[in-house]
Parts: sequence; structure tokens; C-alpha cells
Amino acid sequence: MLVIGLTGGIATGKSTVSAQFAKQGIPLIDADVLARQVVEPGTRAYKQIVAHFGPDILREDGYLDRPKLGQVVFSDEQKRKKLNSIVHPAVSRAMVWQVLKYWLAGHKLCLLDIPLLVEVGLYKWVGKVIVVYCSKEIQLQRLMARDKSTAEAASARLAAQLPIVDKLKLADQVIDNSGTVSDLQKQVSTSIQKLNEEAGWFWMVSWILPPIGIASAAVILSWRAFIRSRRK
Ligand SMILES: CC(C)(COP(=O)(O)OP(=O)(O)OC[C@H]1O[C@@H](n2cnc3c(N)ncnc32)[C@H](O)[C@@H]1O)[C@@H](O)C(=O)NCCC(=O)NCCS
Ligand SMILES: Nc1ncnc2c1ncn2[C@@H]1O[C@H](COP(=O)(O)OP(=O)(O)OP(=O)(O)O)[C@@H](O)[C@H]1O
Repeated sequence: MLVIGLTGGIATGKSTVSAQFAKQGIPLIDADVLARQVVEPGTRAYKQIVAHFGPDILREDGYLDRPKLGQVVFSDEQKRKKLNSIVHPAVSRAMVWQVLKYWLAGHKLCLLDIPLLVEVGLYKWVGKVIVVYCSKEIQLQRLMARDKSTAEAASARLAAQLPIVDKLKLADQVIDNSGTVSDLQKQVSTSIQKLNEEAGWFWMVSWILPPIGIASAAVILSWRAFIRSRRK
């Protein structure tokens, strides 16, 4: 199975792109969705967050007050690091299980929508990296419009992520989302076609003979690491 990491900056259009992949029947694993599931009341991560940040960040129904917690962590790097250290391992574990499930089901492609793919180093574990890009000005406008947030709050979220130019350096495919949604859809169709061609027929051999799958994944990931080290 070809595992594809989809990333970009906040509000550059990852969800809009991943929705189109899902529409084409390509299994999608969304890190933002998993990051919500792993902090539901009763989970280990939930208990750790409440123990660290206090009950003030809870709503009356016991769920996390996400906007409130967002205000806390996007204005304080140490607190954000603490939250990340609680949530990210739980998200990574959930992701591995989902990838395994899709692989067992015999899928050819699988898309991981991970906003922090580069920041947390998960790009090293995928077969292709797609970066959804738009200019910083458009990104801020779309973020403020979607979240109904102020320029200050939107900029704080933007500042919590690596500049998009650093992510572009690691991209196998770049999707430019500076235009209309219909421009975006055309690029996504081309991208899916290319990925299907690149996955070819070998994924089937890897699926039928798992040792070959594991060996070829190890070779491909090592080769990609080698190429990245040569580019530095
Ligand atoms: C701080 C929280 C509670 C705010 O929740 P809220 O519902 O307002 O935002 P949501 O989770 O939908 O995230 C929206 C976008 O913010 C950006 N973002 C979220 N968390 C982070 C982070 N820790 N660092 C940088 N950017 C982040 C991503 O681009 C994401 O797509 C939440 O984002 C969170 O728990 N973050 C830590 C976990 C995380 O890193 N999630 C991102 C994917 S693993
Ligand atoms: N080409 C476009 N033209 C106009 N609006 C767009 C376009 N693409 C996406 N949007 C809008 O911009 C906002 C951000 O897009 P989207 O939610 O897909 O970004 P995202 O990268 O998934 O964000 P996040 O990092 O928060 O998960 C949404 O309101 C979406 O409808």
C-alpha cells in the first residue's frame, strides 16, 4: 500500500483536498479527528490534560473546552509542547492501527491528513508527501473567515507551525490552492492519477507476500532518507 502524507499550513486547504481523495474511495486517516477522539472524557490523554491544565479548560459537560485550551497553548510555547507530548503519542498509535486496518483490507493507497507531518517528523514514515500550499495572506484570510477569529488569534496559530516553505522542500507533490476550489479539484484529480500510476501493480505483490511488502517499505523509506540527506 502506498501511504501518502498530506500536509500544509493551517487552513491552506488540506481538508478540502482530503475530502476529494475520500470521494474517490481512497481511505483517509485524519489526524485532527483522531486528536479529538484520543482526548474524549475517560481516556488517558484526557486525564493527563486535566491534571496538567486544571479543570478550567473543561466545559460543563466534561469535554475539553477546545477554544479555551487553544487560547492557552497557542500563546505559550511551553504549554503547547506539553499538550503535544500528551496528545501526539496517542494520535500516532491510533494512526498505526488504522493504517494496518486499511492494509489488511487490501487498499492500494491510503491518505494521512496530518497538519504537523513535518514538525513531528512523521514525513520519514510515508511513501509520498503532498503539500497543500497558498500564500500567507490568503491563508490568514481563510483561517479568520472559517474560524471567525481575529487576526491576532489566527496569526498565533500560524506561528505555531513551521513556515510552509520549509514543508515545500520535502514535497513529492505540491498542490497550489491559491485559486478557486475548482482549480484545486483539477489538481487533485491529476495528483490521484499520478499516485495510482506510481503505486502500479507492485502494491499487490507486497500485499499477497507481506515479507516482500516489509522489505520493500524498508528499502523505499531508506532510499527517501538518503535522497533527503543528499539535498541538505
Ligand atoms: C489546541 C486544541 C485543543 C484546539 O482545538 P481546536 O478545535 O480549536 O482546533 P483543531 O484541533 O481543529 O486544530 C485546527 C488546526 O490547528 C492546527 N494545530 C492544532 N494543534 C496544533 C499544535 N499543537 N501546533 C500547531 N498547530 C496546531 C492544525 O493546523 C489543525 O488543523 C487542539 O488543536 C489540540 O488538541 N492540539 C494538540 C494536538 C495536535 O497537535 N493536533 C494537530 C494534529 S495531530
Ligand atoms: N480554493 C479555495 N477558495 C476559497 N476558499 C477555500 C479554498 N480552499 C479552501 N477554502 C476554505 O478555506 C478554509 C480552510 O480550508 P480547509 O479547512 O480545507 O483547510 P485545512 O488545511 O484543512 O485547515 P486545518 O489546518 O485547520 O485543518 C475552509 O473554510 C475552506 O472552505
